[in-house]
Amino acid sequence: MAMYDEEDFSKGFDLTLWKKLLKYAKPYKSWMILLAAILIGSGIVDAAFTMMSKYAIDKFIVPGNLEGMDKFMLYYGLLVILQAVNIGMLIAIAGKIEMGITYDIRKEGFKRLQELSFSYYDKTPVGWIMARMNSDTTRLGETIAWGLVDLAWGSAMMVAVMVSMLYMNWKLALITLSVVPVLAVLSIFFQQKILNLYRKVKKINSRITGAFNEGIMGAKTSKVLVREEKNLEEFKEITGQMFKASVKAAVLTSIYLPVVMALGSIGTAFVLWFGGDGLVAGTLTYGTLVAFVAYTVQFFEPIRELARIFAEFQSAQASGERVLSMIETQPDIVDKKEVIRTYGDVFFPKKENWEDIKGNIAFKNVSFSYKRGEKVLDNFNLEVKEGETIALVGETGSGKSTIVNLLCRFYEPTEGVILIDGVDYKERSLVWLQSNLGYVLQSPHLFSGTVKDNIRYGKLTATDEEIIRASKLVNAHNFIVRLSKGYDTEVGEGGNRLSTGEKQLISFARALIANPKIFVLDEATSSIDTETEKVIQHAVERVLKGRTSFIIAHRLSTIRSAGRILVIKKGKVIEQGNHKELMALKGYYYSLYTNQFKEEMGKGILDKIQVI
Ligand SMILES: Nc1ncnc2c1ncn2[C@@H]1O[C@H](COP(=O)(O)OP(=O)(O)OP(=O)(O)O)[C@@H](O)[C@H]1O
Repeated sequence: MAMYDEEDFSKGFDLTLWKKLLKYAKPYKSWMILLAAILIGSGIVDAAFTMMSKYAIDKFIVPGNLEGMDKFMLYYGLLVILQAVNIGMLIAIAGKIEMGITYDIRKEGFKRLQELSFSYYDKTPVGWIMARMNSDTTRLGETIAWGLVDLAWGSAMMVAVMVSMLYMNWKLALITLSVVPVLAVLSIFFQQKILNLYRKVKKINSRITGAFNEGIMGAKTSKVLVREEKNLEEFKEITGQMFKASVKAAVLTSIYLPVVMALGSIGTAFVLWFGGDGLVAGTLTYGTLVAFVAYTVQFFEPIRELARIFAEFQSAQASGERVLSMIETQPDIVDKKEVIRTYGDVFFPKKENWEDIKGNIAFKNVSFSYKRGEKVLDNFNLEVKEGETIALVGETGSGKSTIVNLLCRFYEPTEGVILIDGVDYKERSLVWLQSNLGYVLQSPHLFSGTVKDNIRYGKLTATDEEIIRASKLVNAHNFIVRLSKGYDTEVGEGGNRLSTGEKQLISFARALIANPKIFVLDEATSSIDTETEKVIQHAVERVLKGRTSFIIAHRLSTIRSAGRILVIKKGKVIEQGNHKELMALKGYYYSLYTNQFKEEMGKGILDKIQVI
């Protein structure tokens, strides 16, 4: 299981990063201000409750005089209602902000994922991306909304409690609060350690998500290779590391929390000790003593919470760093400024760069490498006339897909240029090229939805009649109408309810309806039965008509009618011509063809091969 390790991010508080993240809270600014006001109010009301208890003890309970108690109860009741309304509102508003921020970050992340070039997906495992889009965005939304709620509420409450304590009896207040610095030092010490462990857990968690992803995607292959045991072992190894780090964090938390509670109790003990003295000496009322005990508890609760909130913020900072690292990744392939117009953040190609494509293509001295220093194509040259069909053949890894990937501008040449109708394609927009391109992959991808939806992806404005016409043209209509709901049959995730041949026919219909000027077909390698092969062959001929086409051919028997066959070896064209010419050459193509024929038909039939 190949792993993609998380980058190690900074450990301190990163102000620049938070500034960027708080940008996501900006659309909710007025809600946040309202929220802050409610929170400060509710912190003050909390402190006021204790003050009222003190008043009730000193005024009514100790003297045993209940006069005015009814009025007091009324005020108390009103305060309870006010606090209930406060809490209801703050949950609703914070929930709204949380969901809004998560949604906005996901939306931006998804937009960027759509813009990123193929090279990004070469380097970044799907599991890593999924973790960024799911758990990290959720954590950010949660922390920005609820973390700020807790922070504002905790701070407001502590200030209100401290002011009330100092107001009631400043000496006793200072004695009680003397444990705070000790608590602060201990909190910083423990939280740093716990946070580092959680960082480690998070890092391992990403690897686990990746492993899950590989395990699920490759479930069939694992079974066939009887790799389940090995996979399980590797999985146990990484989950084991996560277990150890999590347990360590839990142990530290289990030491930290009782220490905080003990310090809180010491604070209460100080109140009882020194406050008790004051009570005996008559310098302190019962009410004040009770209020001090309650305030001590109220004061330490947010401190404990604040430590947790800071830990959450730091962990959210790590999530933020990862999400932003994804959102801020610049696509390798972008349109030049001169070729696009912008409306808001939507790009459109400029009109003057939107000429109709004729389909003349030229590769001029093109070199390309996926990894620096490893050239896959070296000084590759090719001229293709409009309407020509080019078949690319060659052994696996020879560079056939690379040539069409460059043509489709999924990657750009490292050196040299690709001209379309005489113009370097970098001088035109990506949309211009790609909306004129049809690409049918070896294992075509269908989206969840109906057969009809999938064909319509080729041209969103297509009518049902156009869809049926295109399907008939590529011979897909017959099998589609035999499906349980015909054109309205659901194809399942990735089209998994259909066979490969059926998926190819649908993708031919999808390509045909888009009417692309340039068409690329990566022929299926999997053996399709002869009947389907004939149907597909027929569909291919229909689709190719009138377009410049590239076929990556795996079964050489299917390209005998191609206008020009390019034989590729190690990124170079070593032979070219039509089938007849290449067979007559008795070179590399001849040996590839005869070998394949031998495999397909058996040795005895070889003698019958004639150069047509
Ligand atoms: N995304 C990638 N990152 C790095 N190297 C790659 C990538 N894709 C292909 N290669 C390498 O480039 C070379 C050419 O690959 P390419 O896919 O173009 O060959 P191909 O002729 O299409 O092979 P096949 O018939 O098996 O599809 C190979 O050595 C391959 O390992």
